[in-house]
Amino acid sequence: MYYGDLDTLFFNLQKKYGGLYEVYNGPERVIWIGDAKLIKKIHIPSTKTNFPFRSRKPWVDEVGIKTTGKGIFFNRNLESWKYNRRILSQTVALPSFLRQFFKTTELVFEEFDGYIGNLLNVNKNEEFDLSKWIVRILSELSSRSTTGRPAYTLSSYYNRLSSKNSKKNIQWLNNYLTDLIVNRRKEIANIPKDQVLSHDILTLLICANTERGPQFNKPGDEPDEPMGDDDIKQNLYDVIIASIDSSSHTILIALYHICKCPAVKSKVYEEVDRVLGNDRSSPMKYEDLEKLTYIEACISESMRMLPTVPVIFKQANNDDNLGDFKFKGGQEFFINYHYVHHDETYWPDPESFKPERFLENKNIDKISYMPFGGGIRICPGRQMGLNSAKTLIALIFKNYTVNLVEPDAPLKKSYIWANECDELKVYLRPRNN
Ligand code: HEM
Repeated sequence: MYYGDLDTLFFNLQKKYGGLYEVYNGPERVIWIGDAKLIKKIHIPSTKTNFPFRSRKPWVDEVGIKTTGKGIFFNRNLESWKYNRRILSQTVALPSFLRQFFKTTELVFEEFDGYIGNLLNVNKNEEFDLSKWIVRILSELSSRSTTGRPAYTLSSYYNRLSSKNSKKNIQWLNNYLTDLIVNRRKEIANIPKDQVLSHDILTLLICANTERGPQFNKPGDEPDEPMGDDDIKQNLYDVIIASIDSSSHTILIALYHICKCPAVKSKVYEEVDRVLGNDRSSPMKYEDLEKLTYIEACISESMRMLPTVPVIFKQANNDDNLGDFKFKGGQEFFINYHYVHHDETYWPDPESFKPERFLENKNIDKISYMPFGGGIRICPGRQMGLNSAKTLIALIFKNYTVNLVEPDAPLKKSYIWANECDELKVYLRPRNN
């Protein structure tokens, strides 16, 4: 029995046994891969790939929500997955959506800033556990950008999804989303046609390819069909579960890496003051995001050092081979991104945190860096994830001096399906008052 951090175990086993080895999980044989060149074959960006699916059986089916043939994340019907993926990917890449998402991120930060200010005034204690705050900020952001509603109901239920009572909570979420879609369709029908609608994901998905919304085409320029309620519900569900933990722990792990290294932290302050100005009351602009190149490099390097999603399952459809290694259709593979991110062939001095790598080399080899996965199932929300991380990290350093309470301690983290930061205690002191 192993009681330590699983990601560390996976990493050490791959180091011991090399780029390709097998593990028996009871009678089930799983092949582990940490060799970037072999992973390249699994990640070919075409639906002709022999590895179109992640896991064999989506666990949500076990609690009564039929996901096969619906949405994206758990969908095992390739045609229906392609349709849903096309619409969702284009929706979350719309400039109007990304602008509204940025504004919402700023608003949620302001709310956080207000609470911290009150707490500092009342109890003068500057110590905060950011791990608790950032997950709540991302729950709020995900709820508002996905459904257009604040999270005071949704996020509290979401947070309970990981508890022992998950079956009941998933059913609650299912009913909540069903009602929300029906009501939003009615609201949209009552809004005059010349009035601009909100750019949240629910409204955009309902309106996509109707006279009220964005027009998305299939490859070959044929228009896509508008989306039905079951697919919309599963897409909302996918975005909620795929975005909150991955984004919040990416931000927390990056904050830890930045604060741990004084030289990096001073460059972050320098960039924030240069790009955003050091007047606390001046708002950040959407256009500032692309100027925050050093913060982006810090996030990229942090995801290299410790990817939030360090390993992922893939399954082969048919008999095939990887190099000399032959296998049968149905074979499960575990891809170890974390291990590839520390391969010295691609990353000299891999254990050092050096954001400059991403500034000096703009053409990072895709096969050596996969924080968002790869191939046809690569994360469709990567721009959203990066934007929220950049915005929140910039606003935190613009408004506060941030110091780790235990600067010499390792990151307190555990692995469930992703690397999660369990605690990040910092001293926060307002800057530029
Ligand atoms: C920094 C934050 C994020 C990280 C690190 C991340 C990482 C990942 C990874 C590693 C995968 C699996 C890819 C594969 O199987 O090869 C994935 C899939 C996915 N992500 Fe993200 N993600 C992030 C944010 C988001 C956001 C904001 C959304 C919202 C749209 C999102 C939606 C999804 C969906 C729907 C999938 C399933 C794609 C499919 O199966 O076709 N993710 N993500």
